Amino acid sequence: MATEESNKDLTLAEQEAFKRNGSRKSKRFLVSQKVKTTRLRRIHNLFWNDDTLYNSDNSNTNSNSIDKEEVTCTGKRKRNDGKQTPELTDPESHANDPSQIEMNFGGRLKLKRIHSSPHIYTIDDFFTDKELQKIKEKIIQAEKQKWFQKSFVDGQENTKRKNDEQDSLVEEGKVQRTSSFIHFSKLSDSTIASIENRAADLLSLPNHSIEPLQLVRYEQGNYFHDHHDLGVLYEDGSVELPHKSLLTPPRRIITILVYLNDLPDDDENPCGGSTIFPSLGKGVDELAIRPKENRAVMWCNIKKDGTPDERLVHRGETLYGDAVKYAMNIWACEDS
Ligand SMILES: O=C(O)CCC(=O)C(=O)O
Ligand SMILES: [Fe+2]
Repeated sequence: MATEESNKDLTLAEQEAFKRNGSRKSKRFLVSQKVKTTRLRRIHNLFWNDDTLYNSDNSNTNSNSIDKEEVTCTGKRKRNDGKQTPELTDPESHANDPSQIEMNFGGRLKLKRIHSSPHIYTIDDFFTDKELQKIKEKIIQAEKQKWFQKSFVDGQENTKRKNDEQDSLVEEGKVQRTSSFIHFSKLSDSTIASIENRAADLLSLPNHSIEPLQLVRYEQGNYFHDHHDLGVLYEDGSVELPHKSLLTPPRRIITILVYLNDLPDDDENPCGGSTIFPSLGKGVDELAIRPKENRAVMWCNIKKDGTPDERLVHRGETLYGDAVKYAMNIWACEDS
């Protein structure tokens, strides 16, 4: 909707044109909708600075091209809880093999780049042993209390259907997602707070950028079809950037997906359950990440210009057999 506020810096002639066809409005609106990226310094450093998409001369993905703290954050920054944000230290150089770029964070976390352009990282041992233990206790409790909710999303978030109608859609594979989930309220206890803070620190963002943590659960036959964590994915492969408004959920810039259990990895008897990026490779070569307990996978959903990075479409592959897959979604969002 046009508002007095949004019109006030237009000339009279522009205001007339605006009233006639609104075209100026939609253009301005679209431009202002992009996620502002200039202040996301750590994210620049981790995901964009040496992505060949933005700099074709920079085909050498040697870790030397990753700038360090003078670009990402100058020394230790104060967080809003008074503690200091740990630094990202020098990447280790492994000649020209981009898959071998590693960085340390806060002395404990080791980021390993497993795909370049777009950059995707894995981080083993993302949770401390104590946190992992606490999360597992929460899972046991959630299972006992039947807290996991089915997440029936068929292109329109939270569309609820009658059970029999739903079942036939599931059979036809028309339901976007059949996994279930629960959320943990922000800062609800010390475990949740420390996980939120670790993710925020890693990205050099404030705690309030982290969405309430989401635990996902897949049982036999469950899947999450191709989707994008930021916006709606269209058939032509484009992704719509959602509008920024106080009435819509904050837009997800970064995904950190942490697997909470191992899944059997048997070629003879595959049980599925991998996270698959269909745009990153073709057919059997699609980039597939196998769940491993306490391994995080991290990627960025926006490009440097603040629009969705369509290369990061992904899916949770159908799970077969008796295994149950648990994972935690940690999403860092744009400031509202
Ligand atoms: O389960 C997976 O591997 C992917 C989950 C996912 O993409 C999501 O929850 O948004
Ligand atoms: Fe996702």
